Amino acid sequence: MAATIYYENDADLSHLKGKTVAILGYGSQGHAQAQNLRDSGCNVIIGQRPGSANYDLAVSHGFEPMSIEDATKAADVINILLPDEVQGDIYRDSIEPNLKPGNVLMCSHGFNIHFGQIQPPKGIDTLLVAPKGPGHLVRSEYVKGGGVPCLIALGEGASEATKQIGLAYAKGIGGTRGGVIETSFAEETETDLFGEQVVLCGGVSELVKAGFETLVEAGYQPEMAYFECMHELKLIVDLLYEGGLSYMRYSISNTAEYGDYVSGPRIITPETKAEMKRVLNEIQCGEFARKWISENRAGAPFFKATRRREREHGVEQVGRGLRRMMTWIDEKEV
Ligand SMILES: NC(=O)C1=CN([C@@H]2O[C@H](COP(=O)(O)OP(=O)(O)OC[C@H]3O[C@@H](n4cnc5c(N)ncnc54)[C@H](OP(=O)(O)O)[C@@H]3O)[C@@H](O)[C@H]2O)C=CC1
Ligand SMILES: CC(=O)[C@](C)(O)C(=O)O
Ligand SMILES: [Mg+2]
Ligand SMILES: [Mg+2]
Repeated sequence: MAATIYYENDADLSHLKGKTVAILGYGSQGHAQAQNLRDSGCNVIIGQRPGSANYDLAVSHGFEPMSIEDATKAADVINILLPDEVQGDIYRDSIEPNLKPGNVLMCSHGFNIHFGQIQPPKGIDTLLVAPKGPGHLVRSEYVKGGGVPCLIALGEGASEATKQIGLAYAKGIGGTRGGVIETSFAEETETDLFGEQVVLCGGVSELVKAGFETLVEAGYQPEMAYFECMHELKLIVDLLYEGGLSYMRYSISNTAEYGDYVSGPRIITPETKAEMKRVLNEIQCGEFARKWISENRAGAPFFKATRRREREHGVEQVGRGLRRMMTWIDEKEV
């Protein structure tokens, strides 16, 4: 069955007129969604703890950040844009006690509601509006007049009015410019976790690292390996973004296209796809969620150690120097 997709004319910003939207967490998604909503004429307040760069950023963008508690109290629509791993505790401590009947509780990833870390009380509708892209692109595409496509889902028992608020919200952040697919909390959560682990982040990172290591271990210059396996990837992905596999293959040489066909299936093999299915199963049965929640309860030792180790990978070390020479790239050293 074809997806139900909403566009600009299917959404009406007036459903947010007179309502206060609280963005809890001025991070990657929060800073983007808050500014886009405000530019779309919505009344936006920010819940952001003080003493951090994100707090200062919100102030520099003309917001007056307040506590999570106060923002929740003052709002009609509350979007929890905190890291997934802390949402459950903060919801129980600071958000739930300050919700009022008729509030709409939102999120941009269904993880905590789908896996039961957040269980809203009766009288509170839940709503998911999930951008299918990084927060910084949600802002930059909006400013350019474009928009990052979104997903929309209603929690159990949520009303048609809440759906209209969700479509207005999606329009306010630029989502209806690219299309807003109607889905469920389960489908958004499971496909987002799968996509980021197997393709977008986990899969791509391991592919780049393995390609880089293979060339360097064979004696090629690391700088060449960086250009070939990391830098040029954006150029190829841009072609995919504009015209799919066909346009990318149209644009590259016939030699590269032939190599694509004969060597690609040797890298991503039937065993790779079998492993993808095992990863999906671990997401669906909640095993991944349980591991992520317990990792954080233990202070995230594996996560922090891996982040440190990965930052020192050869592709990162050589890349920093090469990107510094490309002054047109607004380099992000984190
Ligand atoms: N990143 C992305 O592109 C996407 C994210 N999402 C979803 O959006 C939601 C937000 O993710 P994202 O924007 O990446 O989050 P970020 O990590 O970028 O930002 C989190 C914000 O929460 C604040 N915060 C972190 N820990 C605490 C805490 N213990 N108490 C109070 N405030 C805290 C941070 O403030 P401080 O600066 O003080 O640490 C920061 O402002 C998640 O559900 C995520 O899955 C969905 C689609 C894409
Ligand atoms: C950017 C995005 O869509 C991700 C990868 O799902 C995320 O940041 O969680
Ligand atoms: Mg995602
Ligand atoms: Mg995600």
